[in-house]
Amino acid sequence: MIKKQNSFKCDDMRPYVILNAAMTLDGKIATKTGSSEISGEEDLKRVHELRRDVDGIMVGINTVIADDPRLTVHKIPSKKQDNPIRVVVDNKARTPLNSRILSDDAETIIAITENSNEEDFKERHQKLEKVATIFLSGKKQINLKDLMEYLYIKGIKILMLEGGSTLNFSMIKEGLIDELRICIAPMVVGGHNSKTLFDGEGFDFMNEAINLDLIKNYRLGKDLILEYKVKK
Ligand SMILES: NC(=O)C1=CN([C@@H]2O[C@H](COP(=O)(O)OP(=O)(O)OC[C@H]3O[C@@H](n4cnc5c(N)ncnc54)[C@H](O)[C@@H]3O)[C@@H](O)[C@H]2O)C=CC1
Ligand SMILES: Nc1nc(O)c(N)c(N[C@@H]2O[C@H](COP(=O)(O)O)[C@@H](O)[C@H]2O)n1
Repeated sequence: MIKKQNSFKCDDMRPYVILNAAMTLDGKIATKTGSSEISGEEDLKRVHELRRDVDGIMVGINTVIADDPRLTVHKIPSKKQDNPIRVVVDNKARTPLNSRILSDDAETIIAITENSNEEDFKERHQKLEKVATIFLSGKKQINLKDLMEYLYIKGIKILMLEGGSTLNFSMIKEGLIDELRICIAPMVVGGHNSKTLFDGEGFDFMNEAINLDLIKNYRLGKDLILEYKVKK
């Protein structure tokens, strides 16, 4: 269990954020068609143990649309109260109403922007309000720092970030990731349109890179697990 450990603390009014992902040796978290079954069985068990031990779990809207994830603890024996609060970063309220993330297995928070020019934005917002907790933020893009503060006040002290590439980059660029736990599978898929661990706009120069400290590495079944802390 990690919930009670003091090392999972940060100074700001925000959760301690752990990015967890699985990638191929060539850094892809999905193929160009969106196929993303990468982790071996042992790694999936590790992921679900982590899900059980955190307070919240967050993904970007494209991940919800591509994968229709449950984001519950379902690959190890568990109870309903083991499920973390689920959070979707969804500018334009595009979360489909039949998404598995809206099941009653746990609370779901959907962060959407205050307004949008899209015709049916208001209608989608109103429908989602009936099935999820809505957090309004930002004009065109969710303000991630405000969202982190809101989640912290809601009681989410440890947040697991589960992708995808665009949200991962925004979070690390804003200095909002504390730790990375990456599963590297012995697979190569290639493709310049395949999603990588961090996409977004990227940095221009190496001296802008986010620097990491490798704190742990081990083999897990067929996979290699690397754990890093982000250098502050
Ligand atoms: N192998 C793995 O561990 C995982 C793989 N994936 C894969 O990642 C792919 C999805 O990744 P992406 O397309 O990059 O989408 P994403 O899941 O990162 O969602 C990005 C979207 O989030 C919204 N957003 C709102 N505010 C934002 C902000 N401040 N910063 C960034 N985004 C913001 C925007 O609409 C943006 O387009 C899927 O194919 C999925 O299968 C996703 C999670 C884990
Ligand atoms: N750790 C990990 N390994 C993989 O191979 C993956 N494809 C993912 N994907 C993430 O898990 C979500 C699916 O969760 P459910 O099993 O439906 O609860 C998916 O949306 C990605 O966030 N992760």
